[in-house]
Amino acid sequence: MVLYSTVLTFICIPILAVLAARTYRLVVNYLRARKLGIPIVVLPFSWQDEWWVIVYPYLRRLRDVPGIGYIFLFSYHSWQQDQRYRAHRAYGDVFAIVSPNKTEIEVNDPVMAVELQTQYKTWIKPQPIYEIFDGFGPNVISVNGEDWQRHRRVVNPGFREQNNRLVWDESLRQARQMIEVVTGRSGARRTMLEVRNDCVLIAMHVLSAAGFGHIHDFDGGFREIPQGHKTSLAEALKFLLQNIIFCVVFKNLPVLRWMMPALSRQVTAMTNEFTQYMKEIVAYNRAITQGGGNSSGADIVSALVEADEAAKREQKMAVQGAGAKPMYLSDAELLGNLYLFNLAGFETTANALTYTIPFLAVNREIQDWAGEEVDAVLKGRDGEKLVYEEVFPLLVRCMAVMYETLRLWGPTPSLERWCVDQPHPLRVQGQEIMVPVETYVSVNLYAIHTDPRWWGNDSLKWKPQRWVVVDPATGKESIAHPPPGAAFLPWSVGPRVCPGKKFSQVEFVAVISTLLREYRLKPLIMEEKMTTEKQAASALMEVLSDSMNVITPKMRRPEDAGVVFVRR
Ligand code: HEM
Repeated sequence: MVLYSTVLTFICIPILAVLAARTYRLVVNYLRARKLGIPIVVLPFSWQDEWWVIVYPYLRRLRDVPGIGYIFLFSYHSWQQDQRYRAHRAYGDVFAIVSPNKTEIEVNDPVMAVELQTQYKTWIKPQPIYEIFDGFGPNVISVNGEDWQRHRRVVNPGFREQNNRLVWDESLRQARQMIEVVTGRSGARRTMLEVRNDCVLIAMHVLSAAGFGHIHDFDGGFREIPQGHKTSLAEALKFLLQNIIFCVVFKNLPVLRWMMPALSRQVTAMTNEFTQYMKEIVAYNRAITQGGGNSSGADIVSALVEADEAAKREQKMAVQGAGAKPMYLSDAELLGNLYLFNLAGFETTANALTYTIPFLAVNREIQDWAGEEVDAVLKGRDGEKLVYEEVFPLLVRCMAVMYETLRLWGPTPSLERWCVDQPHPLRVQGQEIMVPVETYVSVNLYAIHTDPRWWGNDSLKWKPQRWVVVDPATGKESIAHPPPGAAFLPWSVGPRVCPGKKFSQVEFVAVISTLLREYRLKPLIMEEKMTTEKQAASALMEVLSDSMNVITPKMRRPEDAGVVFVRR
């Protein structure tokens, strides 16, 4: 009896206390949200609960249960990916999601979306969300205010036209090698799992050359393990990205380390490997810069290390008052930025390529449409000597293909901001609401990019032609502006626009044009599951739609469909 009541005391009382605290917070948040005067969705838990993020994948199916399904739907951090503009049809262009955690205001308004991104001093990046990028140190994507200006000043010199030339040359080389390997070895048949791995490898190798000054061949290269390491950089990076959420929760909830000891050990081992790789790259570039030399010059890291050393010299020479803030990046910040470049620099473009391949395979007419331009531009040019400045600007249709994939499957379903000093007004579709401090304002990019009010009734259709306009006088094609009233923000806008925007465009266009020059794609008939090309095309589209989001969209069953490379 005594034992029973002791157990009851030690287990039930803490549970009841937590439940009471959560209920209290939920009520307080709800009463505050009511003052906003907008529709409210109430949830007992949300993606801000770290334990829920781990449990959620197992309960995902409950989203379809009538009556309570909405709780499971909106408690997932990238519900925007599944819902697109539909949730806003039900709740309006602005509505609040209230839980025991921070309140979120969801926005589907192109004008407000641009304003939230450009007014970067008022609407800043919320630290609790951006800390996911901070695993190796603060960096340009996660910091705000003067710190951000300091980071961006050092980072910007890396993204010059000189660097884009490097991206172009390496992307062409990697794409040629990939096609050679794929068509030679595997009978030109690739499941979407293999397609994703191929795209990741291309993007990693391009980043390695243009970002870090290390050139590898497609076959082997980045997957090799150099002396002094136990894992290849590719493996370490892949592991850290796949488990990024655990890197954060192990830090914030140490008890989980104890509950998952094997995973926790692996996270530590991979973190150490990656840190060692990055330190080696910085040391190499620093040795050259400090020795008075100029490292290879065009790659991002050598430009970044050079800019950082220059900032240090400038600071030494300037007459400094006591307590002057540094103008350069600390070693931890440098490492943090290198991690970010790895993350932002290959995952995003690899994803754009991966999601484009199935769309091309099921739309032969679009392959021919883009291929017609590739033929006209590359005719008579040696594939090994395509000059970036001459060729890239002419491949407008390939760029349109990228825009269209990013409109539907961009890396980030939403962009979050908040204000911290005082409440700020937000004007959405004629309605003004006063946003309290530390309330997330979430720009729903997937809604803004697909709402039929701006994009037409075929807004959910992949249709790259929508991005091309023809000059009636010259017949020259160029990239169209978004339709009236719409906004297209996959790279964000304003001072904090993605600095790698052109990098990713150049890489994407180089890879797709290389592919279309000699090949066409077809849906793969997997004999054990299907018999016709029509079924294979449906399987591809189903696999693509059944995606979740881990940093970027990921197909949940990529091995269930595929493509075939057919020589023209
Ligand atoms: C398809 C390709 C890409 C897309 C769609 C994309 C998208 C974005 C978006 C939406 C942001 C803003 C994030 C936010 O405000 O939270 C961003 C920021 C950033 N991206 Fe990209 N990105 C791409 C490729 C790249 C590449 C290739 C690099 C580097 C090699 C890169 C480096 C960065 C950096 C450093 C930032 C932080 C900028 C700042 O906060 O000042 N991105 N990107």
